[in-house]
Amino acid sequence: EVSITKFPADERKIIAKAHDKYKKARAGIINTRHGQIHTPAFMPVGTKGTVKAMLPESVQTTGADIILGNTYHLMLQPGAKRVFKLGGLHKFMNWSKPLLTDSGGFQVMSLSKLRKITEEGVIFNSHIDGSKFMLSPESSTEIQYLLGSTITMAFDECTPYPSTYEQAKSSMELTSRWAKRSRKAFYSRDGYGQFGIIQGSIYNDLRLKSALDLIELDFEGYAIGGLAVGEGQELMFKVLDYAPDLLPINKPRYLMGVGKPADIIGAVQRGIDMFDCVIPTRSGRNGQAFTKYGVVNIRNSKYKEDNTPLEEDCLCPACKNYTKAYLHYLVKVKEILGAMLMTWHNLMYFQKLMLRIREYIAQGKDFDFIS
Ligand SMILES: CNc1nc2cc3c(=O)[nH]c(N)nc3c(CCO)c2[nH]1
Ligand SMILES: [Zn+2]
Repeated sequence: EVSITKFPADERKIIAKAHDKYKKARAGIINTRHGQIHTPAFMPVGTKGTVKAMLPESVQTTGADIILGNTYHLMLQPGAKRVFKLGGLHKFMNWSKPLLTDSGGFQVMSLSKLRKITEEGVIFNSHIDGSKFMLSPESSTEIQYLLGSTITMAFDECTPYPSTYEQAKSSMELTSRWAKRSRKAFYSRDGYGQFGIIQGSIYNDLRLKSALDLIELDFEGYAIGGLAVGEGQELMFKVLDYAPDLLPINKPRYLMGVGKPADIIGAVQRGIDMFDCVIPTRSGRNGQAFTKYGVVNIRNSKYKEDNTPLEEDCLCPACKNYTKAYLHYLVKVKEILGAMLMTWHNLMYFQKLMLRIREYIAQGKDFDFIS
């Protein structure tokens, strides 16, 4: 078990079973101030303090132990100080289990039009009203403290793909300097943790240097950043064939922004413990349902009189009480209930996938099933 405490995590009793193809899959438990996280874990994305179209208690029934929030969005609205004054993000959004907040750099680069990267941090104009902001290792870490995050992410620069070796090197070195400042700014408390994020793009020597720089800072966990940024699954797996092994075996490893079920399975087989991805929620709202038969595009006219559920043995409300014909209709006419039911089913599907993976690892069974 990995306990996120202010002391280095105690020896992780990894229920890792030798798996013929990969000896790296592991299942475990992360203990935090807000409860346990069973790994391998999938974190639903709750960018603006809500998992879109879901009540927090509904997210909990899908089996999620932890959800992801975003520094960037919450600092712009409603503002970190206001959330702090109102009792913190857990209270504000009525989610009492662990919360991981991303540090904001990635969202600045993907959302704000005008921005400038300096040694100090990133200066940007809010994508909402154009007002000027600065995010730095110190301000990002303070914002995450004000939000009350269980797991705080170091402030990094997500190296774009493709990048030349030189570009990736200077970007990774900036991330290392920012990681040091993030670690110094972190208010260490029992049951809370801060994760460093390694960069280095697809260059193994840069990934190694990034890992060494961050291991020195003794974070409670480590994320592999700079992936799922357009490099494709093959190149991502090529990096994952070695990058997780550069990180401490007894600490959680989090692959940011991943992914489809097949990506998750391949990454777990390479030693990854934690995931976050908008796919189940965003694609659910867009009419895509993940099922054991493959992805169902519910808007397809072949479902307009299909009186069967998405999955006959799924326990989610969409499958228990409704048919594909009804979901087809709701999504076509853009009824809010359509987004809710599709999201609920997909989140349940992803959590069931993680549960099966954890069980297979614990029994030392081959889980190379493609969901
Ligand atoms: C969807 N793909 C993706 N790749 C990511 C890569 C990064 C990264 O390198 N750093 C940080 N801080 N966040 C990242 C995030 C946002 C969280 O999902 C990513 N998301
Ligand atoms: Zn279902």
